[in-house]
Order: sequence, then C-alpha cells, then structure tokens
Amino acid sequence: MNKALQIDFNNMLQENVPCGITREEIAAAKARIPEIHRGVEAKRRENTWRDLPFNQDKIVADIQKEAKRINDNYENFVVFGIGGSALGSKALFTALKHIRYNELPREKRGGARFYVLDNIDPDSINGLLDIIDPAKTVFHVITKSGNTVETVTQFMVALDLIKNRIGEHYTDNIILTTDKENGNIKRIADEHGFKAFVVPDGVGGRFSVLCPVGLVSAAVLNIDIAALLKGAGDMDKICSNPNLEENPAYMYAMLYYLAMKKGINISVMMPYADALLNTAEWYAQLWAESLGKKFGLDGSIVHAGQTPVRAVGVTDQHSQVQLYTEGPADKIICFIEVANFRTQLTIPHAPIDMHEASYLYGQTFNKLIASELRGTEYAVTQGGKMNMRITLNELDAYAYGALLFFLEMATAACGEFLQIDAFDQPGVEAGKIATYALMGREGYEEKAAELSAQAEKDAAFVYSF
Ligand SMILES: O=P(O)(O)OC[C@H]1O[C@](O)(CO)[C@@H](O)[C@@H]1O
Repeated sequence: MNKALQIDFNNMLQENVPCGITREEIAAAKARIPEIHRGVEAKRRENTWRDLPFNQDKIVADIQKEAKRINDNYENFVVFGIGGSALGSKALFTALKHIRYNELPREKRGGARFYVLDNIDPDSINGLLDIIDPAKTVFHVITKSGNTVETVTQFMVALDLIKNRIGEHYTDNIILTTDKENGNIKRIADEHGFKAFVVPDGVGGRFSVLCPVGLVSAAVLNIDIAALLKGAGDMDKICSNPNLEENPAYMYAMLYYLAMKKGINISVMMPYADALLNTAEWYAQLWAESLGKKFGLDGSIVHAGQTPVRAVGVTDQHSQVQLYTEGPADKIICFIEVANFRTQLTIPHAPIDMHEASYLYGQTFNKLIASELRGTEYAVTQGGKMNMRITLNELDAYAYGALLFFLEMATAACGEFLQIDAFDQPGVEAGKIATYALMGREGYEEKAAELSAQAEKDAAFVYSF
C-alpha cells in the first residue's frame, strides 16, 4: 500500500492520557489475538463481504452498462433505501464527488443528479418530488430483505408516479437491488421484469457498500470502482495478517474493546472534512448495530456496545469540543484528516484594515484546518481523553475503499473480542413488529392488542401548550 492511509493510536495509551490503555493491558489482550484471528477468519466463508473486493468483475461490468443507460437517458437518480441500503451510497457520494454536485451544470457533473432518500418523513418525500420530474428519473430501490416497510412504501411512491405517468415502459425508470430469492421485491422484480441486482448471500446491510448496494450509485456517479475495490482488497490483505503489530484493524478492535471494559462507552468519529460527515454516519450504523448486543455468544447477558457519535471538524469544535476536553472521560475521539484536499485555497489579503488578523494573510485554509485539527487533538489529549487519528493522504477512491474496509474489519474483530455476534440485529425487530401491528398488518392482531393495553400515561408528566 502506497501510504494512502496512516493510523496513529498513540493517544489511546495511558502514557498520553490518564484514562488510556496501559502496556500491560495491551500485552494481556494481545494473548487473545490468535483466538481473535481464528474467529475472524473462520467466519470468512459465511461473511462473504470479505470477498467483495475480489469477485465482482462481471457484476461491475453489468452495473457500468446500467449506469451508462441511466446517465445517457435521465436527469436524476434517486436511491430509496434505509440503513445499510442507503448509508453507503450517501457516504460514497459525499466523499468522492464535488461537494455541490447536484448544483453543477450537467457537463461538469457528467451524469444524472444524485439523491438518497433514507426516511419516510412525508415532507422529505414531497420535497424531493417537488424538484424532480419522475419521467426523467431512475429510482433505485434497495432492500436486502425485500420487506423493509420504509423502502417498500417508497417503492410504492415510485410505482405510483411512474406507472401512472409513463404507462407501458415504466420498468425502465425503476431498478431494484435485493436478495436473490427472498422477499417481496424479488417476486415483483421477476413478475414485472424490472432490472434487478443481487445482494450476495452472506453480505449484511451494513457490510454491503462494496456490492451493488453501493456500487450502482458509484457507477452512476462515475466513481472509479476499480480503485475503490483495489483499496478495499489491499486493506483486506493487510487486515488478514495475524500479527497485531501489522494489522491495524486488530489494534483498533483491541484498544476500543479495552476502552469499553473501562466504561468508555462513546465512539466519536470526527473527520476534518465536510466530505466525510456521511462516512461518520455510515460508521455509526456499522459500529452500533454490529456491537450493540444484549447476549454474548454463550447466551449470557452482556449488554455490549459503544454509542457512536458523528461530529465534523472544525464545525463541531464550536459545539462539542468543550464537552470532549472537559466533560467525562467516557469517549474515544477518532479524528480523520485529509492531508491533501482537492483544493488548495489561499486566505486573501483583506482589502480593508484587519491588522489583528493579518498573520493569516497569504496562508492557506488547508494549513488552517490542519492546524485546528492538531490544536484540538492537543487540547483533547491535555484534557485526558482517549483519541486517535486516521490520515488519508488524499480523499480518492483507492484510499476511501481502504478506509471503509478497515472499519469493517475492525468492527468484525471487535465482535470477536466482545464475544458477540457482530452480524445480526435482533434488537431492531421489536420496533418493526410493533409498527406492523400499529399499521394493521394481518397476523399482528395480538401485538396490536398488547400495544393498546399499555398503561395510561400519567398526565402529571405530560405538558401540552
Ligand atoms: O436492506 P433492508 O433489508 O431493507 O434493511 C435495511 C436496514 O434495516 C436493518 O435490517 C435494521 O432494521 C439494517 O440492518 C439494514 O441495513
């Protein structure tokens, strides 16, 4: 790997922050690395997301063909999905494309405008429909299970708009990505002849960004998919190394695990680049849904997990950093730095007298943001809070693929340290079932009765104005 990425864990250590990890704790946990490695590698067969950087040449060719059809014929591309079926597309879009992509003229964009709708807020749905012409839009409906109520209802919106307006050729405007055989959406794709891509078996939603779930968006956006997958593949090789000293995912997993054991229950991801805020959002699902578990693998109650927080530098220096430096030692802050932004921007000489600020004249915003990162890192370390830094030499497709894969590998390894199943999400089911009941779905009558039998609210604790 050509130093696309550097990961510095120094400020996780007790010698730099009092609440940090001691060398003795590291030595003791290191003894578990062979077991962790066996666990991670043993799951390789079922966790086929590990193979995504290597096995998709044919699928990518088909995706590129479809992306060309879309970009040649349509003005807008809309992703309908939620959780892992949307966050990867959002993260790729903002990380690797122009920050005002949709506002650029078509010739500068080189493709359709790009939108991701990952909510069912009626105002958001309507807001999008207000600005796009459905006839000039392709909707990409993504749901691995094929049953997610939010995505299924969005699909209904697209169908309603498109079928009623376009009639016979309506299937041209909708593409689907779902499981190869299960769920509603698969049946509909087969019966109506929609173009459909498959979420491969063994690829869970939050680990799916490098399969058609994220790659269709990448292709429509003209992102260099080969470089993205190469970065991920190179990182897979690095993170397949059984030696802790050479495997950054194992080090990340181990230090975060040791921190959790000390009650450090918050994981802040704070990129110093607006382009990476959605990556912090993507990581939030990865880390929260994978590690937040009630039961351990042996059936014992563990209530594992760490709450992810998204922040962005420098913006959140002026809202959250006060808490990070002086508040409780209950969090790890992972700074992400971009060493070389796409733009080099000079701070101009002011044409009026601003002599107190004149030291800034002729310097660059690049140096300013880098200095603010180092300054905040210093302040947080002085404040005694664990922190670490990931530096991307450049925010390009190669480095970005490596970053995403690194975080996936670290999550998988941390699941091994915690001895939980990092690949299920049983805790999300209860809310889904209650929603079905409240929406009157057949078969959920008992749950509906249970919900309506809930104790009355104590009016003393309800304030209405
Ligand atoms: O792709 P699907 O099946 O619609 O699921 C969307 C998201 O919902 C979850 O299953 C949680 O409810 C996530 O794990 C997943 O990423």
